[in-house]
Amino acid sequence: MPTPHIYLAPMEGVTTFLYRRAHAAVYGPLDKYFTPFLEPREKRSMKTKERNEVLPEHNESLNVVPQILTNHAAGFLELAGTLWEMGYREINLNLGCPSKTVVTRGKGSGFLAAPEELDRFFDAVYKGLPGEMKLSVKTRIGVEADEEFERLLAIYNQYPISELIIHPRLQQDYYKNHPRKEAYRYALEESKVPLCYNGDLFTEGQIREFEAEFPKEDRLMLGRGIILNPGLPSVLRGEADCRDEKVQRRKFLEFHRRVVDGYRALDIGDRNVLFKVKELWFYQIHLFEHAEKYGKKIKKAQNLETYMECVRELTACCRIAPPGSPAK
Ligand SMILES: Cc1cc2nc3c(=O)[nH]c(=O)nc-3n(C[C@H](O)[C@H](O)[C@H](O)COP(=O)(O)O)c2cc1C
Repeated sequence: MPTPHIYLAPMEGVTTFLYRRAHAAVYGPLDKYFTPFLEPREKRSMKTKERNEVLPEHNESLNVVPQILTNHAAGFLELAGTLWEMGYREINLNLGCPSKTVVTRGKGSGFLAAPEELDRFFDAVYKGLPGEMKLSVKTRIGVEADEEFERLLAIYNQYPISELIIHPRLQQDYYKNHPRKEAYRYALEESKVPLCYNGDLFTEGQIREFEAEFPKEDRLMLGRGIILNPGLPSVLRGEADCRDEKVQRRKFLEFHRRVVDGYRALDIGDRNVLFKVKELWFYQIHLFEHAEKYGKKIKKAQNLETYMECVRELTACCRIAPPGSPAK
């Protein structure tokens, strides 16, 4: 099976520039990295957190695609212009975010409820996009019914969208239920835009099954699967040491150290660093066998020293689960 192109999904608060850099340094670069969403603001300037995501010196030698969340063409174009000047040649539109606060403002997957407005949005955006800027789209298949997707895909098909990343869930699914593979199959038949699949591929086994079901598919966006097991791309690429438990444990520790050091260097205070790195364990804990009690200790750690001690204990006592083992 040829190796698919692997993209890291945008995950607000998780796949930050520090995470992306640490991952690339230890596990090798992925084909593309999407930033967590940036929102255009009336006062123009980006929040520090957003600026950090796109500063060229924070993303050196990585193929990074900034993602934008909005339903206003003017704001989108203004931010696109800033990103163009920073050197970006692809941006991504978020039509997938299911969170209530975003959806009620008609953004993310909330924008899918207004197909006519969406059509007008693309029309205005393509009239004003700078130079050769590529625009890719990350979308859900609708708000409340599978049938909505036909109309949405017809809209996407009218524009020179560079890539359509489909997370085949409805907004109302949030992350529940299963991805609606039939909708993806429909897109494979009907889309004029090159496709990329995203959703619920957590293990090597699940990815191989997906590849058998969709043999022509060669682009995958992975989110929680990589956070859960940062070595997953190495397994998919068939790298020599990807099944060597000791090597993988060493790599994980190196990766983890880089993430912690990265956050510490931001000068945001130890409590904030602790909060950021603890969040990752919601997923990462499943990489290790019989790690529940160590996971609880990590969660309880009140300062960075105790936290680091708990992580050392966990990695000394628990083996990394073999690749392909079922995600919990
Ligand atoms: C904590 C979290 C934050 C996310 N933030 C974003 C985001 O900023 N932009 C976006 O398009 N999707 C976001 N997503 C959705 C992911 O990019 C991805 O579509 C979703 O996790 C499904 O892929 P997976 O099953 O491979 O994780 C987020 C998901 C999670 C769990």
